Amino acid sequence: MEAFQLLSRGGVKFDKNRFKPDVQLFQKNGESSSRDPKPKAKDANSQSLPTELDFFKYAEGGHGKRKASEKDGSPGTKRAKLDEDVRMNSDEEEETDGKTQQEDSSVAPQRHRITMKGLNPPQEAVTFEEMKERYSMPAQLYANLAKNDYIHPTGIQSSGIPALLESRDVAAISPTGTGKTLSYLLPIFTKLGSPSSSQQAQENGSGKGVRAIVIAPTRELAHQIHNECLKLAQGRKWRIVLFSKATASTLSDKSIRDKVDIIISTPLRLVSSIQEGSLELENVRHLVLDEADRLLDSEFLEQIQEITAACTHPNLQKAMFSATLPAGVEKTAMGMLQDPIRLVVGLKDTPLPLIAQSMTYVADDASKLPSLLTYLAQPYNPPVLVFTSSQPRASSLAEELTLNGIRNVDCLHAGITKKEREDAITRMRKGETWILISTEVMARGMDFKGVREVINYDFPTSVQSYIHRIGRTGRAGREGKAVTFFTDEDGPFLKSIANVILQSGSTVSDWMLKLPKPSKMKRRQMGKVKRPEIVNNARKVGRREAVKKREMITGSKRRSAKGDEAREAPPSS
Ligand SMILES: Nc1ncnc2c1ncn2[C@@H]1O[C@H](COP(=O)(O)OP(=O)(O)OP(=O)(O)O)[C@@H](O)[C@H]1O
Repeated sequence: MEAFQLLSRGGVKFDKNRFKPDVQLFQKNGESSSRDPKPKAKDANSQSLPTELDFFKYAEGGHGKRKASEKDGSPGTKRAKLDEDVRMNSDEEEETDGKTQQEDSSVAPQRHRITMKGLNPPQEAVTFEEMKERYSMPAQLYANLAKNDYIHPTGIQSSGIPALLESRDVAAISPTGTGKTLSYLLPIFTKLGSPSSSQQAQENGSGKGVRAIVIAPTRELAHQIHNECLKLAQGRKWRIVLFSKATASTLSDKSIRDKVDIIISTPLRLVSSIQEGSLELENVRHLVLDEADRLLDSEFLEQIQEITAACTHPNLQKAMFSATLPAGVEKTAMGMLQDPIRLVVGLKDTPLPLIAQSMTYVADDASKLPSLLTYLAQPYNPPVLVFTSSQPRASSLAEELTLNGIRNVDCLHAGITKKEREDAITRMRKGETWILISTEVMARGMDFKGVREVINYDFPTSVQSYIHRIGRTGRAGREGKAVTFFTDEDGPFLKSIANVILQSGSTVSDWMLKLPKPSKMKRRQMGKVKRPEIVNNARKVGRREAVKKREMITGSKRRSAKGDEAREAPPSS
């Protein structure tokens, strides 16, 4: 059966039995992904995935090369056409798999569908034990993997870790929630070997000053990566610093900063210290950009270039990781790497089929709040992450939901204090928050394992933004659900998102796919419509009236107080 028909007939189901080995990678001791008694995201039909959407078939030893609809015997032309649409839609200019594999001696590891480009690509390692043996991974580090429930490597880990351990520069693109963090942290710890304060490191010529740097676009993500580092560092005295105003000030003492092993930071913070002359990076041997496409966009590029220029060690290794890498940014990335290995897990710029995606028409902005309230009146799977397009809208929506009796609503965006942001994250991690309203700041990298549903209250600003936002669910092998509200104004951009949804195995209406493809210029306008700061206009009127009433009462009180004073005052005063 043709994949296109199969999908348009009412969706696909992620067949967990068939893909058991990969799903089990993420499940602790037989833990089921249906922990919650409430109903889960419902699959539209019980078909298994068509071949080309089947990332996990490689778990059964299949060949990694994608061929249109081999299994169901369809000609695959529409599928190929569709792939082409999606690639264009996401600024993708990837060569066909066939060409790639012939020309670049790519390897297709058996367990996952991975495309590897580059000269002499390293052999994948299917177990952590194999990595330990092949690359002399320190015993304590190896033990920490199991301690933290990292039993089997994921696809990106099987290929990415060997590439980094063989001292190659790497550009890696792997879907959200597939374990990219461990893919770059494990090689850093293995290569550094011992904390620089140790005798062993001194003997091995570790030099003075920080040896590895990981850069992330947001404070929250940097914090999360720091926590992952601490898991791997257990049992040894690594000095790992989450760079902040306070830690930067402590490190202004050279004798302290000379003993630091790893720094995790946002770009601006690091650049400030470099410019002040209070941080030297000439001993850095590992530089990682997490969410590389974000870090290489115009907002951060200059800062990244400044950091890179400061890392002057002759053996500097650079690695870039993300779930998305649009063609233009990829060119910049590749230009910064030397003799790189380029790794793509699954289809580039495509979410995992674990996320059941859908789009809901809500006519106009005013109709969104009632639609969300209707949605939340049905059983839903907390915690839910809701994305809005601006900070005031996030705050306003959180307020509205609370006023409408929805419990445990929280809000997180860059407009609140650092302490408020940290508290919101803690509440979310503890499971105290059922609905978290946020902005793009939470779209990338954040790993709340339990997020069951993502709602795009406001339309995403790009295909990449869509992929990262919905990627907050369906993590570590769990299922998730993503709903995107769209208004008439979002109409011109529907096709871009509809193609991504189709590509990853969820159902979309035929009419969406038949919409004209927006031009590149037009796509830049995606999600950037002007929206009111307050999500409930009626409340605005009510608020205005309340303020007016309050002012009238205050004025009248003031006047009567004046009258009283005049009456009480003696005639002579
Ligand atoms: N080998 C493994 N076995 C089990 N769980 C793992 C493994 N590797 C990573 N995980 C878990 O999977 C989750 C997702 O990992 P991570 O945050 O690194 O994903 P990611 O690919 O970086 O996602 P994003 O693109 O959203 O940043 C984490 O909770 C992590 O602990």
